[in-house]
Amino acid sequence: MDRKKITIVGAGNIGATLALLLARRETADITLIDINEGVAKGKALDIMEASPILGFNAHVVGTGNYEDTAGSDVVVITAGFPRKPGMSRDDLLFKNYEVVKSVSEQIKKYSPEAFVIVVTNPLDAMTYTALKVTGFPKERVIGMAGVLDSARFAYFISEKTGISVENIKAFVIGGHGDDMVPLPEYTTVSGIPVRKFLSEEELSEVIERTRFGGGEIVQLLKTGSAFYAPAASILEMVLAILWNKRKILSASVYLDGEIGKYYGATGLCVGVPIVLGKEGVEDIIKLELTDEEWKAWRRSVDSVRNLVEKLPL
Ligand SMILES: NC(=O)C1=CN([C@@H]2O[C@H](COP(=O)(O)OP(=O)(O)OC[C@H]3O[C@@H](n4cnc5c(N)ncnc54)[C@H](O)[C@@H]3O)[C@@H](O)[C@H]2O)C=CC1
Ligand SMILES: O=C([O-])CC(=O)C(=O)O
Repeated sequence: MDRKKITIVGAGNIGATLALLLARRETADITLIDINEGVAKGKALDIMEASPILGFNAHVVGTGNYEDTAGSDVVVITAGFPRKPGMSRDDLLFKNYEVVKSVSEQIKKYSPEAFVIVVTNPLDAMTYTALKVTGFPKERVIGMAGVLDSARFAYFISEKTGISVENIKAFVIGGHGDDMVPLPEYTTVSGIPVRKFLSEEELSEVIERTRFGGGEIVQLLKTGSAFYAPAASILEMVLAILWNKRKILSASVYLDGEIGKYYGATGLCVGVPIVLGKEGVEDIIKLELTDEEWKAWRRSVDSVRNLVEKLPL
């Protein structure tokens, strides 16, 4: 059986970490492409040189030429600028728009059948950009943020309760910004509602920390943003598609029609619960939200809309 081909655009912190995680799973051959060809080639070779020790059979190649990415099954866009302390993700809008636009044009040309997972910030606006520029069906262009935000929410709950992370199922929807919407009603500890374990005050602390989880890492690193947990989150999404897991997870997808009206977000990409499988976005799930959650959701959607309206699309 032919192996699948995955292209990772951007061989920086997230791209290279993801390449190693994917290589270790032996699921696909990997092409790392970067505007800085030496970085892509150097990191790909470095990963391959780890393979005899770690014992994985996968080909990771680095390149600066899109011809080498041709016919990819999945393309992950991590190319672009990360923020530094004092910046919001939204401050990256115009610089990263140019990057994602040019990358999307190449994906359209060389891998017209690919699933595209967008990672570059500001995430929801960049997902919308990739969708519009590639012209791919909305089922095939998916932004990664909800998996990461939900993982942070789960980790902070585990830390607070002293219960294993393996028991925590947490859910965050909305745009990937400070007004994202963590959902305690849909968050459980071994199936038991989280409110049985945490007081309202403790829960508020955890929610606040989740909302600013990306910023907390930026403040600590000083030179860029998180990459281990983001790469792990992308891995989960890639495997859900390649192995047809039909996994329910939160991701930024295009909302239109009846589901767009339900979420009050027609014509936008924003984080909602989806079923992710071999067709990409196989379903979008409607959630019952409290009045307060709807209010928070609408605020988050408005933030995404404000950004998208600034783009020349
Ligand atoms: N969606 C999410 O949840 C998250 C998104 N991010 C975002 O992901 C992006 C990447 O983050 P890092 O990997 O930490 O940054 P990084 O700076 O380590 O790597 C970015 C790479 O992109 C390359 N690049 C720039 N323009 C390019 C182009 N036109 N074509 C190909 N490659 C190009 C750079 O040379 C660099 O190697 C940032 O925009 C960051 O804000 C970061 C964390 C989480
Ligand atoms: O905060 C950032 O700039 C990077 C990011 O999106 C995250 O870590 O959630």
